Amino acid sequence: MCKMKFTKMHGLGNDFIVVNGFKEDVRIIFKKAEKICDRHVGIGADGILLVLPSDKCDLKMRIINSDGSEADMCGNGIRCFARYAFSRGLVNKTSITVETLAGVIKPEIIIKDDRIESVRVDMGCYSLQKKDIPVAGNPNEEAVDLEISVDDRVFKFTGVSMGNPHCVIFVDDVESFPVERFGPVIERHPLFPKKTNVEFVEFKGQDRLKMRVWERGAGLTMACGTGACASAVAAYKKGIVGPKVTVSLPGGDLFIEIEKNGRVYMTGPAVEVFSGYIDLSAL
Ligand SMILES: N[C@@H](CCC[C@H](N)C(=O)O)C(=O)O
Repeated sequence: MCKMKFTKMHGLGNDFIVVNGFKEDVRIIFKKAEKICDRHVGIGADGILLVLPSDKCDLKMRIINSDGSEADMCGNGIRCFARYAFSRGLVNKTSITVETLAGVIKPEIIIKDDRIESVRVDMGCYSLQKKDIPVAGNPNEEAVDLEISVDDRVFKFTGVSMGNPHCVIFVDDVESFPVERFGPVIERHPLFPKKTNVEFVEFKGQDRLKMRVWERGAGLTMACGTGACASAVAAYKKGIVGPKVTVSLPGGDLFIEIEKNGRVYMTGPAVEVFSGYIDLSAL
């Protein structure tokens, strides 16, 4: 028997298994991630968040997608991570620094009437440079308003790095758009050497976007925090929205702020659902 303690959390329905890496064996989790995330034979989740010690920050977060691949950053995940760390006493302050593969990310827990209301995250700066995303082609060009051919269709997209890769495509009606048909093909398109998350976005007004997402390594999810930031950045660059944007996702709303220097802030909820033990030797 190989028992592992976990906590199930979500941010707008984008759900995670949070594991305390101070206590659990991280190597087995990497090996069995796909099965742990499986909704039939495992706990079920879009990904796993590992809470780890860091030499340069308060804590370190590693993110494993439900297909077992490792991601550089996770917007909904970092809010859950911050809530978990604060409520378990792993940090004793509301503003924390977290080491990720995408650099240092700074979540701030917002407390109202003695309860955690939301988490506001300094997500660092976006990049539109092909080399940072990455997008194939001249590494020093911006990936703005490019074309991508998929089957018989040609879409205009903007590539954005929020530490992880995003391909943002504006559509007229996101509700009826076949995300499951085009998402997986674009995720693995040769234009994206490290694959990509794909956001389909509808303009709803100068401060509002509606978005559905196909995530790299996880497929259709109810929300994507870095994807919401990337969509707001792409729309801001197009000049169709201002620097403060509410992004509506199937799981709810995220509030995004973009500073002139390229720094992006994201605010939204983080919810703890339950904790339990899983026998990893059974997987
Ligand atoms: N759902 C996350 C993003 C998780 C990682 C992503 N699938 C990737 O591989 O980059 C978010 O809320 O940002």
